[in-house]
Parts: sequence; C-alpha cells; structure tokens
Amino acid sequence: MTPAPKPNSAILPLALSTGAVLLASAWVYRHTFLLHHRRRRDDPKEGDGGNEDGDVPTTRARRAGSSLMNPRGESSPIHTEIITNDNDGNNNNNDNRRLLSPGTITIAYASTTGTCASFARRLYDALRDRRQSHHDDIVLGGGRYHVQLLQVSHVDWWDEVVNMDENDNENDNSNNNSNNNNNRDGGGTNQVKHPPILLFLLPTWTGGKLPPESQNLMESLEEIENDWRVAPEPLRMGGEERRVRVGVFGMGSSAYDIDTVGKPAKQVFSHWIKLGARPLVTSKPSYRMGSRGDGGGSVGDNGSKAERKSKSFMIGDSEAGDADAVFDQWARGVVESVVGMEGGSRRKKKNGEGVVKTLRGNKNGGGRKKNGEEQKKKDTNRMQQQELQVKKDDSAECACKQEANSESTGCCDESKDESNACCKESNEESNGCCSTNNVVNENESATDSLSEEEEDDDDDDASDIVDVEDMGSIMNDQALDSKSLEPKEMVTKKQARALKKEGYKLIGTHSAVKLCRWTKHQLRGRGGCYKHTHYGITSYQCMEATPSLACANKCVFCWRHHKNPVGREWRWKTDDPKMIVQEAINTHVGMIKETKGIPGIQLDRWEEAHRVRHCALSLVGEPIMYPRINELLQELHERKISTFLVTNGQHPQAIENLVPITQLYVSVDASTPESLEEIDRPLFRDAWDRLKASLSCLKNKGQRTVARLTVVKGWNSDEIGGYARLIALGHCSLVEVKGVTFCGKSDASNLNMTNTPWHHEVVEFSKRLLHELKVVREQGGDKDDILPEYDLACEHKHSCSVLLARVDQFSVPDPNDPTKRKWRTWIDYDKFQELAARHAADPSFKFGVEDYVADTPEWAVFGANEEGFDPTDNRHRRKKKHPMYARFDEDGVPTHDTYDEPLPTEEIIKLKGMMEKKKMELGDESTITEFKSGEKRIEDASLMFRGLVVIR
Ligand SMILES: Cc1cc2nc3c(=O)[nH]c(=O)nc-3n(C[C@H](O)[C@H](O)[C@H](O)COP(=O)(O)O)c2cc1C
Ligand code: SF4
Repeated sequence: MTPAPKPNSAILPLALSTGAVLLASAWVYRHTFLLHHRRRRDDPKEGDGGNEDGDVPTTRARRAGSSLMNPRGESSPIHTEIITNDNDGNNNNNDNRRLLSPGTITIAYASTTGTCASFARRLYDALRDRRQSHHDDIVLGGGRYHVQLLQVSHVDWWDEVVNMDENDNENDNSNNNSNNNNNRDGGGTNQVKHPPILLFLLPTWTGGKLPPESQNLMESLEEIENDWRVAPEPLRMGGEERRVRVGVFGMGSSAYDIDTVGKPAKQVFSHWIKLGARPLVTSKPSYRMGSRGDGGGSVGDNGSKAERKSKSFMIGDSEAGDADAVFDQWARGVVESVVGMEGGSRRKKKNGEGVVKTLRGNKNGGGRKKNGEEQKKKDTNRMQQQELQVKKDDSAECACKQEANSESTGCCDESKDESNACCKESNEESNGCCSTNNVVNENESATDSLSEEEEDDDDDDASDIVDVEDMGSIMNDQALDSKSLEPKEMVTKKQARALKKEGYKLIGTHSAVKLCRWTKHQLRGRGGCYKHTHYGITSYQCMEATPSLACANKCVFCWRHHKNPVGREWRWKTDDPKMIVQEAINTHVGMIKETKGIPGIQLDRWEEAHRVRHCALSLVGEPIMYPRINELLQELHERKISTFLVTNGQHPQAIENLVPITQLYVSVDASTPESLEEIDRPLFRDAWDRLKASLSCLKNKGQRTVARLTVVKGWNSDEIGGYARLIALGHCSLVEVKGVTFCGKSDASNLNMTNTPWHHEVVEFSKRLLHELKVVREQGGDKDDILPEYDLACEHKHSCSVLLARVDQFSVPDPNDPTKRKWRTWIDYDKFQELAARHAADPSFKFGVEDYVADTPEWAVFGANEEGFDPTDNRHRRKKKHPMYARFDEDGVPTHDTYDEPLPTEEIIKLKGMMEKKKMELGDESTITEFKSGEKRIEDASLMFRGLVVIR
C-alpha cells in the first residue's frame, strides 16, 4: 500500500510551467488539506462557517467547543460520559470530545428497534464498570480514556474526520501535564498518547443499508474517500499514536437476503480502514506501550489468527438467536485490546474478565467456562452440519425436492410449481433451507483466504483490507456455528415479552390470540366491526388469532411494530393444531369472562360470547405459513367455527393447497413492484411475482375470495389502475378497501396520522377503483377470462371501509323492484359448515360462493343512511372539541370546513396559533392513552383538529 505523502512535501520541481504550477497547486491543496482546514477552523478570524475554498463543509454543527474539554492526563483515570441529544438531534453535552482526539473512545450506534442501542449501552456500562475512583473516572489497563456514547445520526462525520483539530494533540499533551497527580499507576510511567478508538454498533435496514437517519455516516465516509482534495488515507497522518483504531459490530437478520446481513456495518468498517484507520484487534498488538518483556502486547497475541481477525468486526444475527453471545465475544475482544494497549498482561487478564462479567451479567465469572462448553457444542454441530452436507451432496436428488414432498410449506413446497424456485434461490440468495451448501462453501473460501494471510505475517494495512473482505465469511461461520439441527422455537423470550406487552396472549410456541376492540364494543351494544356490516359476523363471537406470529414482510403499517420473528419459510418447531385451537378458544373465552365488569356490557351478549362462532386468522403474522394450517382449519370447522384467513400473498403454493374456508383474503398493499417494496418491505426478492401468483391462485379456489386493499395516504393511494389489473388476475369475489389504522409512532416506520385517510377519501378511492375495474373489463380478453362486473356493495364508516362485490356472485334482482339490485354479501354460516363437512368427508364434493350467501340488510348497503351501523345497537357519537373539517394543510391545520368550503384566512391563522400552542404543550411526540374499553386516544398536535382517533 502506498504510504501517505506527508503534508507540505516537495512541490517545487513541478512548478516549471503554468500547467505544472496548476497541477502542483492542486496537489498541494490536496495533501495539505487537512492541515489547512485545521488551522482555518481554529483561527477565530476565519470563522467557523467560512468556506472560501469551495463547497467543502467546514461547520461542526453538533460539536461542543474544544475549550470545554476536560483536562486529561496520560496516566490518570478515564473519564466517561454519555452524550445526550435533544429531539432535534442537538448534542446537549458540552463535554464531548472530537471523535479523533487521542485518548477518546467513542461508542457510536444506530438503532431503530433497540438492539444496537442496548448493546451500545452494555458496552458503555462494561467500560464504566472499570471505574476506579469516586468521580466518574474509569481505568483500563494502565491508562485512562474519555469514553463517550452517541448516536451515529447526531454526528457530522465529515467534519469529525476531515477537520481534525491541531489542538486535540495539544490538549492531549497539556492534559497529560496537568493531571499527572491523578496517575494511579505511579504517575509518569504512562506518558504515551493513546490513539482514538471508534466503536460502532450498526443494524442492517431495508436493502442492506443503514437506517435512513444514520445514512449520513456512510455518505460522509464515501465522500471523504472519493474527494480528490482529501489526502489518501488521511487517518494515517499524525503518526501511529493518533491513528484511529476501529471496531464494528453489525446486526442483521438472516431471515432477509443473506448478502444484506451486516452489509452496512461491513462497508463502514471497510471505509474506515481505507481511510487509514486500523482494526482495533490486529494480528500484532495494534498499539503497545512497552515491550513484551514489560508485559506489553495485546490480546491479539493469543488465540488463532482467524479468531483474532473476527474481533474487530463481527455480525450478530437476530434470526439465529445468538446475537448476545456474538456481541459479548466482540465486546470482549474490543475491551481486551484496549486493555492490551495500555498495560501489562497481568492487568489485561484481570480487566478482560471483568468486562466479560459485566457483559454477560455473570458476577461469578461463569461466562468463560460456559463459553468453552458452548464452543464444544458448536463444534459438534458444525461437524454434524458438514456431515449432513456431504450426505445431501451424495444424494442424486436435490434436497429441496425431497423436502418438497414433505408437509412443510415455504421455499421447498414452492419449488413444486415454481420451476424449482427454491434451488434457484439457494444459489442466488443463499436462502433458508437450501443455503447450507453456500455456507459450507463460503467457509472453505474463508479458510483459504485466511491461510493465505497466515503466510503474510506482516501487520500491514494490506492485510487490514483483506480482513474486511473476509468478514462476510466470518459471519457465515458464526451463522453455521449457531445453527442447531433441532428446529428452534419461533418466538424468542425477548419477542414474547414485547408481544405480551402489546396485549397478545401467546399460545404454544408460535401462535397468539388477542381480544379485538370490536368484540368489547358490540358486547356493550355499541356496534360491530366492518365484518359484521359486510358479512354478518357477530363481532362478540369472533376470535382473532394467528398460528404464525412470523411473516415474510415488515409492513410499514404493521401493528406489531416489528417485535416479531420474520422468515421466508417455516423452520421452527411446529405445535399441534388441536392444541392451538383448544388453547386459543380457552384463552379467548377467558378474556371474554374478564369483560363482565366493563360498564355497559349486555349480559345476554356476554353469555353468548362464550361460544366462539368465527375465527379471523388475521391478527398478525402469516397464518398460511404454518405447515399444518389445513388441519387447524379442519379443527375450527369441526367446532362449527367459520374461518376467515388473511395472507400477505407471499406463499402462492400454500394458497393452492388450502382446503375450502369461509373467506380467503390476499392483502394487496401496493399496485406497483416499487411501492410493494416500499410498503411491505418484503423478505422475498420476488415478492411482486409471488403476490401476482397468489392472486392468480384465487381464480380457481371456488369459495369466497377477497382482495384487501389497505389505503395508506401518500404511499399507495395512486396508481389505481394497477390495483384493478391485480384484482383481475384472481377475479376476486370481493374487494375490501380500508383506510390504514395508525398504531402509534414507531421507530420502525415513518407512518403518521396524516397517512390515515378519511372515510370520504376511502369512498373516493373505491369509486375510482370501480371505474378502473370497468376499464379492465371493457378491454376484454378471452371469453372465459373477461373480468366480471363489480359494484359498490357495502360501507362501514366507523372503520373507513368500503366493499366492492362481484355482481354475478352477490346480487339478485330486487323482488320488490326488479329494476334494482339486491345485495347478498352476508354469509349463511350454518350452510357453510354443512358444505365444508361434506367436502371434508368427500373431497370430490365441490361447492361455490353462491351456495352459502345470505341477504345483506338495508342498513349495511353502500349509501344507506346508517353508514353501515347496525340500528339494533346504540350509536355513540363523540363530542368534538372542534367542528369537523374536511381538508387540512400539510401541518394538519384545517383549510376547509365540514361542507368542504374554504375557511377564511383569519380563521386558518387562528387555528394555526392554537396548534402552535398545543405543540409547545405536547412537544413533538404523540401520546397514546389506552382506555379500559380498549379504545386509544392519540394526542398529537398535528392531529388536534381531526378529533379523537380510535384504533383497535
Ligand atoms: C424494516 C426492517 C428491515 C430490515 N431489513 C434487513 C435487511 O435487509 N437485512 C438484514 O440482514 N436485516 C434486516 N433487518 C433486521 C435488523 O437488522 C435486525 O433486526 C437488527 O437487530 C435491528 O437492530 P436495531 O434493533 O438496533 O434496529 C431489518 C429490520 C427491520 C425492522
Ligand atoms: S404481513 Fe401482516 S403481520 Fe406481517 S408485517 Fe405485514 S401487517 Fe405485519
């Protein structure tokens, strides 16, 4: 690798001609850039924001002034602190250091669902546990560090790297002098400047990127690397003492494309190395105070090279369930390296163990022993895996094909009719069950490249880069280690805790039930849900359940806020369907019993509610993924419980295999491949094709099929023609259009209340969809393939829902007025059970949609005065603090009154003022208050004129 030229080095020979002068100037500029900027920034006359050299940013928006730095001496204890940030991302701590100041350890994390944030905190606490004095100081080894914890998104990375401080060094020196008295190791023995250390904890987000708010890190590093004005490997400048050491821990999930797992973390690590940083843990001690004889050296001298190299950068896999253990391993390596830099081996051992205890929370120091046992177990597993692989390779048939005959759904099943899609994926995507091949191969290549490196025992930067290239293999190695031959349980303890907190009652290892708020609503005589209006379901006799909490998406509007398992195919322990159904009913009925005390409960309904008559397999997750779904449906039918099942359309083969059910839904969340990607954030690369295949499957199902459209304003409410074309693939019996329900703010989604459409907007959308369906119908096609006619059949204003139904299946001429249409979208549930039982006894017996329809009551029909509200119930209208408004500006300030008339300007200004005041009271966050009845009130200044919002 080319050594970095020294700033201000020879330029004169080139200045012989004008061209050469220009060239030389550019060169000088480039190679003196850092120095120049350091000086300029520190010169008060030039100002912080001055940028006369072009568009290179020189501001440091979020950094406290260097005058605020704590005095620090080389061998006195480490000072630690947490940098807090306000909602605007401004750093409130005036005591934070430049990240590249010698003697600074910075733990920088990004996190959206909390994993990396908690790891960062654990690492910080582990370091803090090294505190050796009553004031907030920490000692590692023989020296001290200033440790700071911050979020990636709150740092101006360009500024931190490019505008390095001259006076960071000066401060370092002066601090050394001023604090010699604090030297706990005898003072004066540790007169060495410690290199800055950067430790990153980074998750993988959609498409193998960093979460959007943290992408500033990647962008800045890329920019610096590519900016011709910045010297190559700028971080080498200033000598070894100042050369930043870097460690990165990436989080990902192998439920996603394997090549995205930890990708951004890997890229970040690679960028730092290319910029001249050194891996914190290297084959030779990365920085050493004394000679080996003095007890110098690092943990890098211990263990195999492969082990050592895996420590600066490691990846945890949330899917494998061993992320904690991998993190502990990484963190231990990191801390031991810091200790190794500082002091002798005696101290290193002691301190290293201390950190292990803290990270694992094991005060008895049992961590290491357990580790040894775990390692043995892992080795055995790895050997078994490899044996298995050999067996698979030996067999003439592809493993997927063998599995395709088994009951399990997922990629192997799907290979049956999708031209061996699974095998294809195993090559292209290292997907799930078929990926063992790739993993083993990659291990081999990892071994190859590592042994090549063994020959190159030079601790140079070339091998640092090779280090980076090997990291993917290391991750696979970890993944393989963690794989057990026994299928594991789907829901981890952490996920179970999170789901329970949100009110899910878990059944067995992968199922759940939850009491729907409409159940309570109708028990109190306040009206049922839209399924009551559209199909005659008794809401208080309906059980919401799922036999699979996992699914293959991360939809932006998901109720689970992503505290759930994800997976492309079933690979978990499989519970017995009878147990699931029985437990679900018991749990549901238990919850019904608890509602007795709710004010207004109607006792006759409450008693009836003890008998479950309907099951909506739509709670969360993907019910159709459960390999024994048909048996489960059978169990429900045997108990005379109707079955509504909602699938997200990612498992077409499972749809094909499904037994007749009362009503089968496919969610259609987007009308183009791009918006599907954006909204559902699917795990499958071919998600769009899967959705289309699923819809096509509906055509021949025989029973009632529904395309469910969830309208997210501003995300999927355009391109309506695309929806019509998708619906046409399946000739779906019904089309349910429903406004998205906002489930409170979530870090994992950018959705907010403004994405929730009003009922009149859903009606407008439905009318436009009807028009587009007509267009498709008029375009014709084969005689048998002409799209049937649809019309607006029902609406339920309370849940912003409209039903479009096929005229041929759900309407008859009105006997009282043959010029009019009479809708029959309700269901004769007893009839369905009779037909389903006959089919179960004799699968050659077929039945269709028209065989179990029932009349839709007048109040439920689209356009009725009742707006879908059952008149046998009592309607409770909310008292509005403010009159209803029809339209709002982008901040949520009303612009049109309830009759859609524009408001006078002075009225708008007044409302704006009220909102500002509310914002001051509430801050930026929205607060959600849950009432006993199950209703939730969301308070958010931007929503204040929309009245109370109820979600279920
Ligand atoms: C919306 C979303 C998208 C994700 N996309 C990916 C991905 O493409 N690849 C991957 O390996 N992991 C992906 N993950 C998994 C996360 O990287 C993993 O759960 C990680 O632990 C999250 O860390 P955090 O809790 O600190 O945010 C995704 C997670 C979410 C919620
Ligand atoms: S498919 Fe359903 S359960 Fe899965 S992420 Fe989407 S909304 Fe949530």
